[in-house]
Amino acid sequence: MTASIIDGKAFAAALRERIATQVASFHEAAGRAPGLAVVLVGEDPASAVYVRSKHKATVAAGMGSFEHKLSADVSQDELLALIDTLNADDRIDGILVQLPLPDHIDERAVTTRIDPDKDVDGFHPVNAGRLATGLYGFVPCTPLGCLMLLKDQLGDLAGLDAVVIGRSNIVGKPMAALLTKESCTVTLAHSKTKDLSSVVRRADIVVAAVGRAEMIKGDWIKPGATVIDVGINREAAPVEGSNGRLVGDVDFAGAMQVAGAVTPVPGGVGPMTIAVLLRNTLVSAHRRARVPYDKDAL
Ligand SMILES: Nc1nc2c(c(=O)[nH]1)N[C@@H](CN(C=O)c1ccc(C(=O)N[C@@H](CCC(=O)O)C(=O)O)cc1)CN2
Ligand SMILES: [Mg+2]
Repeated sequence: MTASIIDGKAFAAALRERIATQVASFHEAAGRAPGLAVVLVGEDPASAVYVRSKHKATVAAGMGSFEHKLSADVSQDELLALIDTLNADDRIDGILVQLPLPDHIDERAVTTRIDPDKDVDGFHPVNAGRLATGLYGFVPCTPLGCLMLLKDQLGDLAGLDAVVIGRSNIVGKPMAALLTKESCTVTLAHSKTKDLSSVVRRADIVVAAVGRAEMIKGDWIKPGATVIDVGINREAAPVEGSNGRLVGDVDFAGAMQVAGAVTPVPGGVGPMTIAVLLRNTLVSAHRRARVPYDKDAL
């Protein structure tokens, strides 16, 4: 048996096109474009690439992009002051601070400073609480992207057995909350979980978000299961100066022998993160300007 490959890159491109159409309608109705502010602290090369991709995607969708690049030694107070300014700026519907931050900055202090109603990353505890209690709020982009791929693949998820491996605030916990909301039977597994292979083996849906290259083996997977691989791990470069191969948290070749469908790395979950960020920003703009929107298109 060979699994089908879930093409997250194509799905994300189609979502970005629908968003661009709706951005144009919003612009006409509200007399302004939705605005996204992205703050980058320091020179982490991967973060710089992601921020550049966000800028390009934002502009391509017809939205305003407000980039703020701060040096690695900026003080926490200066960063918080910038967030205060962005919170008060009416042109801006979404604010995100690219993670990770340098060690001298407290990530929690930064994410809690963002106005929850502009928190398009969905990292503010108010939005985490809204998700946990079934209220309307922003959902973190990566898990929401995973859910979109799952629904596209499987339709109704009710009653399915799902395991999420990894309990981060950014992916694992919100993913478990989203799947619970879809009436899945959810197990949130982590580094202390006993007999992880048996836990994975009974799942119809496997979401791997542990950050350990190829940790989830093909023979752990239930035949026909849908496997969503959130991991982006770069292997050591074969030659100095070159780039190592990107691999997920799942042994892709092994999973392809057993699963029903698998997301690849790259080209699976990753591209969904930025498409969903645009979606959240557009939704925020509609809510802030009190312009109704077509939920089904997003
Ligand atoms: N404030 C935030 N910080 C970070 C987030 C986030 O959602 N908000 N997520 C990640 C980084 N990230 C976006 O910020 C991101 C990661 C990966 C991709 C992506 O498209 N990956 C490609 C492969 C890219 C490569 O070659 O390295 C893929 O998987 O196909 C997009 C966005 C951490 N920080
Ligand atoms: Mg830190």
